[in-house]
Amino acid sequence: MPKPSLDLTLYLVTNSELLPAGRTLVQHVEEAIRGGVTIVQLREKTMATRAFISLGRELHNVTQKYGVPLLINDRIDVALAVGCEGVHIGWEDAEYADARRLLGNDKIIGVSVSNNDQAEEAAATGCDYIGVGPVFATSTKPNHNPALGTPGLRNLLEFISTLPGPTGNWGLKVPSVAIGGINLDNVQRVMYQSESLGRKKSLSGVAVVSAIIASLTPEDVCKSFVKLLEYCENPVFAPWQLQIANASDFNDLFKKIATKVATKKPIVHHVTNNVVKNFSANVTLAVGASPIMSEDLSELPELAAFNGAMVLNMGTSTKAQQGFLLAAAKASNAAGNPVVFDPVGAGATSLRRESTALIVGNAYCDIIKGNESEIRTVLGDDVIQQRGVDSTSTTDDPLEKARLVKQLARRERNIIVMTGKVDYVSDGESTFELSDGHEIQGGVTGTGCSLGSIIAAYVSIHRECKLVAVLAAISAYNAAAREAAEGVKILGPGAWMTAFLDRLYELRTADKVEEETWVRKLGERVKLVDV
Ligand SMILES: Nc1ncnc2c1ncn2[C@@H]1O[C@H](COP(=O)(O)OP(=O)(O)OP(=O)(O)O)[C@@H](O)[C@H]1O
Ligand SMILES: Cc1ncsc1CCO
Repeated sequence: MPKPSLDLTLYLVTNSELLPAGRTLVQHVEEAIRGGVTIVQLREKTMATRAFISLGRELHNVTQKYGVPLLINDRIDVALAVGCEGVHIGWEDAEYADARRLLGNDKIIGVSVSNNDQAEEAAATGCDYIGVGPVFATSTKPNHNPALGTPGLRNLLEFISTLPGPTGNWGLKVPSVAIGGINLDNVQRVMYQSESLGRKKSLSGVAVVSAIIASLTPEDVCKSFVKLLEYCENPVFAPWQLQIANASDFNDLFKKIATKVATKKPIVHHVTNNVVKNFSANVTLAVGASPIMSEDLSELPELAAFNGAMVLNMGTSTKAQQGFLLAAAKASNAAGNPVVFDPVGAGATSLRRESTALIVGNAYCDIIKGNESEIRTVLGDDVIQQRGVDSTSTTDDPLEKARLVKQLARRERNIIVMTGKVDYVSDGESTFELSDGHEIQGGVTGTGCSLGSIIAAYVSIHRECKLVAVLAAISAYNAAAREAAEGVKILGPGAWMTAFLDRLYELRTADKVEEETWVRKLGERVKLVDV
């Protein structure tokens, strides 16, 4: 019999002790498979052998019905008795060579890897897949190796990708699944942020224990995992070149996106500062999206269920609201809704530095948008002392600015927007410079904050290439700003704001605009920077 094919996308590891009262493991696993689990590992650390084999047989009947492989944790004897598809072995379990000899070449054998030494040993075995972790600290394995975090996971995958193993490119090819504390609100962060820098190696999937086993609705939870994992198939480095027929002409694409926003009317949940709420709501409405401002914990899941996007702006947030900011980001992450994080004044005070680190370190922000001081602070530049919310720009060198956004985007595996006289945008691979705006924007409060609103609206309806959506949003926003400034009789902030909202409103019909207007030239000032 050939070795069963291996799909590690959603790997369920059981733990009967975590089952909700009144549920059997077999029933629970069957529901999880119906929800999308692609492989099951039966893990029973304390069960007597006879009961273990009996449970294994019962479970195997179910997994076979769905064509899903069943592996047994550690116990080669149990796997042989059950006749299932293989085993998973840890570092205190049997040796790989013994497992292979006993099971033969047709069975799947996976090995746990927590550090570089173990990776080297696993490579020497040439095992079929590796379970890499723990990514986060978890109560299901309290005495386990230290948590890697997503940067540690990425470094380990990077190292694994270089290991030749028995086939010369084993490390590059070996399927790998991340394990340890993975749940709905961190799965996207794990998938995106673990991709190794040279894009040499990315995860094949995630292994989940308690988020599925302890749930009362395993089928629904698994369906949510599958949806989030599908979103991750849209890479951060999406090939924007494929989106446009001619790489120097973004106009038509941007017009289409502007119209799509007005047609789809995505909900943009704002957790934003008290200064800009009204302006941001009006900007959101003007482009045809639907704003809602809400700062209550109990509303987060229901608002996230609208599948729009979130603007997370810490402009006036207090120490007491720090936990709420993180919960808001996590609720969006769990629903797969894009998060635009605006670390307003990040370099101004210690509270703001702390809030920034909390959010960036514990949630996935699809886009981080800020002025130069804010972006430098997110990068970890302690020397920055921002004066309030304004940028104390430190470089005039456009290439340095471009390098800064690229560096941060590569670290966070997301899209970075740095605003100013010229805006810089990077997905870590391609970096763009946009010089569309008008200087009056610098003199009106909230023009940076409400840029976050249009970015959120655009990204939520154009997830397939977030970079293009961000470029479209900035282009539309700044073109409307410039057009408004040039169109008013006496240019002052008051007249400009009204004209600006009107110009944004015009964008709703962008795809119908035929004549030579500013709307036809939305993408004209987007320039690719070579850094
Ligand atoms: N001097 C300028 N010339 C042209 N455009 C500008 C200028 N200053 C700012 N902008 C534009 O204004 C928008 C906001 O950028 P800015 O850097 O002022 O944000 P911010 O400091 O976060 O603002 P706020 O905190 O008031 O919301 C961007 O779209 C940017 O292109
Ligand atoms: C002025 C100000 N203070 C906190 S947030 C904010 C709005 C612009 O960032």
